[in-house]
Amino acid sequence: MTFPIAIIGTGIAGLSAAGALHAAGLEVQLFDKGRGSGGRMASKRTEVGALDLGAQYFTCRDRRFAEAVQQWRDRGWIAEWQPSLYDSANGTLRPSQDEQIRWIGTPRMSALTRGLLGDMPVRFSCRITEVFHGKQHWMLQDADGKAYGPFNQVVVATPSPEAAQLLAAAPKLASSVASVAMEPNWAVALSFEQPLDTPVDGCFIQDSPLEWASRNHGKPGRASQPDTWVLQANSRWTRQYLDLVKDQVIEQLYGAFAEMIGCTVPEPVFGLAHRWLYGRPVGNHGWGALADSSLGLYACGDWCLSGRVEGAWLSGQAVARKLLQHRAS
Ligand SMILES: Cc1cc2nc3c(=O)[nH]c(=O)nc-3n(C[C@H](O)[C@H](O)[C@H](O)COP(=O)(O)OP(=O)(O)OC[C@H]3O[C@@H](n4cnc5c(N)ncnc54)[C@H](O)[C@@H]3O)c2cc1C
Ligand SMILES: NC(=O)C1=CN([C@@H]2O[C@H](COP(=O)(O)OP(=O)(O)OC[C@H]3O[C@@H](n4cnc5c(N)ncnc54)[C@H](O)[C@@H]3O)[C@@H](O)[C@H]2O)CC=C1
Repeated sequence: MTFPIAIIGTGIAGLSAAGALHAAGLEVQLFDKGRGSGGRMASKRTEVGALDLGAQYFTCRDRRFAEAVQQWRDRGWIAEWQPSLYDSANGTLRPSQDEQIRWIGTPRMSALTRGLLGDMPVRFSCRITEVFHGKQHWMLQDADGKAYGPFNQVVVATPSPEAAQLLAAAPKLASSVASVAMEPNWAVALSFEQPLDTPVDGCFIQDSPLEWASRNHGKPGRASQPDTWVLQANSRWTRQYLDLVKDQVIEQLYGAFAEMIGCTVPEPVFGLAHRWLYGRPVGNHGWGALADSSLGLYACGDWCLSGRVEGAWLSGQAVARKLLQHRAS
């Protein structure tokens, strides 16, 4: 008997795996605890428009990823972002243009994952808490105690700490996954009634609680009013203020931004804070993907490779290859 393959996580890694398996003629069933796809590439709908609070853009170094990126561009899911880039160090703000090509989802980051999802079957708002072996096949259980299955194989495409828990049925695999720690990041969005008087679209920041700031309306397809900025705190500052209440996070990062940006910054008319508990993997691993193929349990995600969108997509491809090879053997 063949049953579908369960894929937990509809971030770019899970969708990359799902797309490759689906293209190979296999049936997949996706699950995500979020209300939509994207994970750390998701966009939050707010009263000032959809805001990209996670991944800001992505770059492309791998040839296979470059081919996928061209297809996504041709389908209108992504566009090149050509920001006026700056960098700020020791309180000095300087232009920092370069030749790098940077891509973003359009009109919001999650347009890409929504396009990749297509009409594959998915269950959102479904937090999987357990992957367990039924009579002969894998079953999933969600936070409400509801069971799903049977499945022939399970691909876990979540950040490593969450994946380690879900993979408890394969202790060796779970312990490799658990060895990758992930760092948190606070992200804040601020809107100003009048556009700030600065040429900056995006800024890499050092010597500050912030590591990045970007202007939403400089990005293709985004609404231009009001002038909204996304600020991201570095992991060190975030660890220190992990449990700070959101209003205070907004206030402190607003202060750091006003100090850095070099123009008058009035009080924001809108502010929002989001904490990414598992923002960025510590270190780069060259794993591609991890598996206990004999058990039928697989894991992928940015933490298997580079901690970037490209790494997550490549990891999804790698997990699909592993699974297909095992089925063929
Ligand atoms: C603030 C920030 C800024 C970033 N900026 C950039 C950038 O500019 N460029 C770049 O290349 N990368 C950037 N990154 C990294 C990039 O976002 C990630 O590498 C990439 O999106 C990871 O994709 P993924 O599919 O591996 O994981 P995720 O996107 O985290 O997807 C995992 C999915 O699993 C779901 N999930 C987790 N647990 C469960 C469960 N128990 N049950 C059901 N579903 C579950 C989650 O809801 C999520 O949708 C940034 C990350 C952050 C946090
Ligand atoms: N959790 C998080 O916050 C994460 C953030 N990530 C960021 O995602 C971005 C994507 O990384 P890549 O694809 O490698 O992109 P990239 O090549 O644009 O940037 C890589 C890094 O190089 C530096 N840099 C690049 N261009 C400039 C410039 N013009 N002036 C000054 N410094 C520059 C900067 O430190 C940046 O973080 C980077 O900004 C990462 O810091 C990646 C993963 C996780």
